[in-house]
This record gives sequence, structure tokens and C-alpha cells, in this order.
Amino acid sequence: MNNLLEIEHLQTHFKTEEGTVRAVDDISLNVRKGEIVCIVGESGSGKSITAMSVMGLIEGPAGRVAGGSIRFDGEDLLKLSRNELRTIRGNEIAMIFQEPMTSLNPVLKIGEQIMEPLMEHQKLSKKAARKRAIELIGEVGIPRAEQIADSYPHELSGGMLQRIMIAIAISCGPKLLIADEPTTALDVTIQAQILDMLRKFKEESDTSILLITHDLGVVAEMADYVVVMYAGKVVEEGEVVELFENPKHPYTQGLLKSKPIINQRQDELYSIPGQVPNPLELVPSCYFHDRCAHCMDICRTKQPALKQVGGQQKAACWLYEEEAIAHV
Ligand SMILES: Nc1ncnc2c1ncn2[C@@H]1O[C@H](COP(=O)(O)OP(=O)(O)OP(=O)(O)O)[C@@H](O)[C@H]1O
Repeated sequence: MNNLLEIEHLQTHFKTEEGTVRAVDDISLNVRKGEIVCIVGESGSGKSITAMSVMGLIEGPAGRVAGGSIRFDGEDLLKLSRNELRTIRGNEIAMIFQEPMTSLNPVLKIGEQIMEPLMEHQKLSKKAARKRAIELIGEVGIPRAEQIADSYPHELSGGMLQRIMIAIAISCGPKLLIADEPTTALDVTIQAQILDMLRKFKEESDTSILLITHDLGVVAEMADYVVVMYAGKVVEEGEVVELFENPKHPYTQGLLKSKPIINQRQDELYSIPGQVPNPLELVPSCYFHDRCAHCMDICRTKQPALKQVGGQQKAACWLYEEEAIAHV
């Protein structure tokens, strides 16, 4: 109902010499029209690979989507040909990456790079595309747009380049914007400006945003709905207020405890003890068990399923299972 993106039981695997990495291991999530969904989790939890799977950017033969479905606006993206996918990518679904320098072509002028999708997807003439590119540079808050259009990427600051990436991403009026850590490389003031811009764009155009971050401050500011990932799995999800007020999964509780609080001096910031497990050594269990203060016997031997734990909130934790209590 009203879902623009529906990911169901997605599995994305990588074959390595040491074995298969289940980077995304049976995850489901929805993004409704006009909604911002944040995927949050530590490094290596599978956030980026989820986004790359939606974009059809998983490279074979080592990487492959091994199962599940990704429906966008009613269409199963995994069943589309490369060409059909290319038509959707950059047009109806656009992505902003963490490092703009790696996505921009260093030898092409900024204006030309903004013009490219406008000519390819919107079929604008060169002249019309240039005019629109200059407008877009202004729309993302960069002054002297014409001069910027004629500059090369290395002549711009990191914050400006990220604005250019946003200009490219919004140029074709996408229905879904995927932003993978879009502000991580930027200082806090610029970070806030970029997030404001994304929110404003969402409100004006009713675009949905799938925002990937490890920063709960960003989640608090941006999300309608939050999906917490750990070791390739969704361990908790819910409406942002509900989840922040009453996190159920010990991992989410740990993440929230380790979030710095603005205007409050904290002598030592809490961090969750231990490390994310080696993706090649996962055994049937709760993957968080050896970092969890509430670990029970069952957590070491059986994987908890994601279940409703109140309101819209779901958690995958034996603490909320009657079966667990029977085993203690
Ligand atoms: N090409 C690859 N080959 C093998 N394993 C990979 C490959 N790409 C990613 N992985 C593994 O998949 C898992 C998930 O990676 P992913 O980049 O999605 O994590 P993430 O949550 O986005 O972390 P980060 O914030 O560091 O980007 C990790 O264990 C990673 O090592």
C-alpha cells in the first residue's frame, strides 16, 4: 500500500577465496511515497550493498543477488534487462554516494556532467540541458552558477561537489533518491546544510529517500522510519520516534547510548564492546550475542526472527520471545 520500493527477502552474496560473504542476508524493507527511510548500522552491516542491489550495481561474477525481490513502483527490478534498468537508474531512481570525487569524472566540466543525464533521460537538447544545468547549480545553493558549470571537479570544495552530486541526482526528478552516507566526509556545518537541502527537496517534490548512515544524529533529524542492520540482517525497525524512545534490540540500545548528545559534556563516549562478527564465520545464532549484555543460551544457537514488538516496531531478539524464556 503506497509503497514505492518493496524489498523482500533480499540476499546479496559475494564469493571470495575464503568462502561466501552473505553481505545482505534475507532482508525486507519498504519505502513509502514521500517518506525518508534511514538504514543505520556499523560499518560492514550491509547498508551499502543493500543500496547497490537496488541500483543494480552488484558486479558479477563474485557478487550476485542470490534471492528475493526488489519492486520499484510495481516493477521487479531484478527481472529487468540491463538497458531497462539503465533507463530507471539516474532517472526514476538516483543515488548520491559518500565520496563525490569518485563519482564525478575529473576531466569533464561540472556543467557537462549535469547535462549528461538531462540529455540521456529527459532528451533535452544541448542548449536546453546547459540552461537547466545552470539553474540546478543555483537550486543547490551554489552562487556564480555559470562559472561553476565551466569548472572542473578539482576546483571545487568537498561540500560544493556534494551539492553538485545532488544537482545531478535530482536533475531528472527521481521518485526515489538513495543517499549513501552523503555527509560523512563533510564538516558539521556543511553536513547540516546538505541534510536541509535533501529534506527541502523531498518536501517540494514528494520524492522518497532511502538514506544510509551510521550516524544516529542524522537519523534523528531526517528519518520517518528507521531500519537497523547488523551483520547483513535487519535487527530492528520502526517509526523514528517510537524507536528512539523505546529501542528494543540491545544493539539499537547500544547505538543510541553511543550517540553524542548535543550541548552535553560527556567525558567518555560509550561504545558497544566487541566488534562486528567476521562475515565468513557466522553460525546459526543471534549475530550480536557475544556483544550483548543480555545473552542467553538460545542466542548462541538459534537465530531470532524479526517480529512485531509493539506499534509498528519490530525486533529480532530472543528477549521478546516466549520460546526464549522456556529455554532459560
Ligand atoms: N566486493 C565484495 N567482496 C566481498 N565482500 C564484500 C564486497 N563488498 C562488500 N563486501 C562485504 O559485505 C559486507 C557488507 O558491506 P557494506 O559495504 O554493505 O557495509 P556497510 O554497512 O555499508 O558499511 P560501510 O559503512 O563501511 O560502507 C561487509 O562484510 C563487506 O566486507
